Amino acid sequence: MELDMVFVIPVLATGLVGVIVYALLWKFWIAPSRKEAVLRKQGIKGPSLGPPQLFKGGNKDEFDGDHDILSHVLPDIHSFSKKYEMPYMYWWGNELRMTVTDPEVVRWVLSKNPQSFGKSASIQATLIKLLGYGLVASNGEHWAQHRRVVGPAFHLEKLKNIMAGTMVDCTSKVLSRWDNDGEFEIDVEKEFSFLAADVISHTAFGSSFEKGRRIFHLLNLQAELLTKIAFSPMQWMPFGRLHPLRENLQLWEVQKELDAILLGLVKDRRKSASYGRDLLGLMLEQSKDNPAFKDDKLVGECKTFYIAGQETTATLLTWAMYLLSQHREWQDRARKEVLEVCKEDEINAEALNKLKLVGMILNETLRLYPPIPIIQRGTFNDTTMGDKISIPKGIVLVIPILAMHHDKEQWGGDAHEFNPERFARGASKACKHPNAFMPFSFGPRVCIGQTFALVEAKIALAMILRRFSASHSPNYQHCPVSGVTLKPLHGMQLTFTRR
Ligand code: HEM
Repeated sequence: MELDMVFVIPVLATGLVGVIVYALLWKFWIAPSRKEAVLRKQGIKGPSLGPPQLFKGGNKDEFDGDHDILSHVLPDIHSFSKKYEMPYMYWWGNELRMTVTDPEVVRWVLSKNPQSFGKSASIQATLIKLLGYGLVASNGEHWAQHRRVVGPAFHLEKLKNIMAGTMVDCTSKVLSRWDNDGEFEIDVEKEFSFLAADVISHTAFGSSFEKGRRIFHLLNLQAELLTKIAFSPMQWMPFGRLHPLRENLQLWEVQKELDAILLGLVKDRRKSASYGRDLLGLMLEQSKDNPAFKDDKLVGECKTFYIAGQETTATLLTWAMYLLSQHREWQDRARKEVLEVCKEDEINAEALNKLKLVGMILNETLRLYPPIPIIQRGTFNDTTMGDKISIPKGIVLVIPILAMHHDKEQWGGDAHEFNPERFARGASKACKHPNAFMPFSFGPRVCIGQTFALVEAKIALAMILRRFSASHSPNYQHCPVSGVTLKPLHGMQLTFTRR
């Protein structure tokens, strides 16, 4: 018996090691290489996974940058699209990615075949940490349920009738701080960041907006701590995220306070006679007959409004003012329109509809400087686009909105120039393919806050143009960079004069 064990244990141990080696090989080499082979057989070119790539972490380090906006903001897309024809593939660590910019392919992914695509596991992991498993992070039926509850709060008429007044008040407050004589300089990026946070605090939480401001502060802290933790070596240790590191302890404190404030707001509102006409009230109304939509889900969606809506809208306004300060003729034309349409500073739903030039300027800003320059979709099953491309399950599709918006094929020779005139006949007629302009994405997962952002931006621009002229400041350094949104690295200093 003892003799048997002497033989059996080494045999079992060798077998076990063999199984582990094979499982690792399968996960990191055989299965990924098979996916690569499917694309390569169809003539899609790109670097191979090969052992050196595998150990280097894919093609991450090969990205270079020059100084035009695409090469600067999305250096990977820029350098790879020079080397390989679209669509091309590359490795991100062990994840095989394919970049697509053909609007027809993008339409197929986002709106014709959306059930095969959704938020990939790697993106989901980050989104869940920030926002919980809500509208932005989820897929399938879970996502559909959240969309049904949150969507109606953003209907156009509600926004224009209920929220436009609040947006005007918030903008007045910011502009009263600009009331200087002569020429003065302002970093508009900071001002618009404050404005967008104030607008969301008021429109999401109505009378509780002071608490809304605290929520905003805590969400910023949460994002900072999560970034620090992501770069800490502890991240790679077993159970590293549970370790009582200083940052982890701070994060738990912040999250505890955040959830307590939000949960308190939701519970108080449930008890009150009327839910109220702010976003929280409209969501409570919409979810009252839906027992699955508990308080913690509403808490998650309240966070979503801040994170998805604040920086994006602030960024749109920042780049719009930058472009108007560079193109004074457009600034003058837009001001003339505002003065004709909004007599005595009165901005209401009817006036907003008439601000056509301001709308064209905002569209051209969203084209040249899309606040979200890139989106991604994970592939949930093996799928084939027409008879063109077979896409194996597990591949991540990268859709660089910025590259599509600067594509000369779609926009003509002046693709890199500011020309709002191209939007005179509407966004779908501004370029060759109606879907090549997609700052808010499209299809079932189109941005829920699109109208909210445009109403807010129109109101702010109209009020600024009525009161001030903006011009270039020598202190501004043009350096757009892509973080969560496409932002100016050193702020946006502009020179203003009161009119
Ligand atoms: C100029 C401003 C904005 C831009 C350019 C923008 C852009 C986008 C884009 C490109 C997406 C699609 C993301 C993806 O599919 O991966 C998106 C989704 C979303 N946006 Fe916005 N957004 C803006 C403002 C807002 C505002 C103000 C809110 C809310 C207050 C908001 C809430 C959302 C939500 C909840 C989603 C997820 C929708 C879903 O998955 O069903 N956004 N946005």
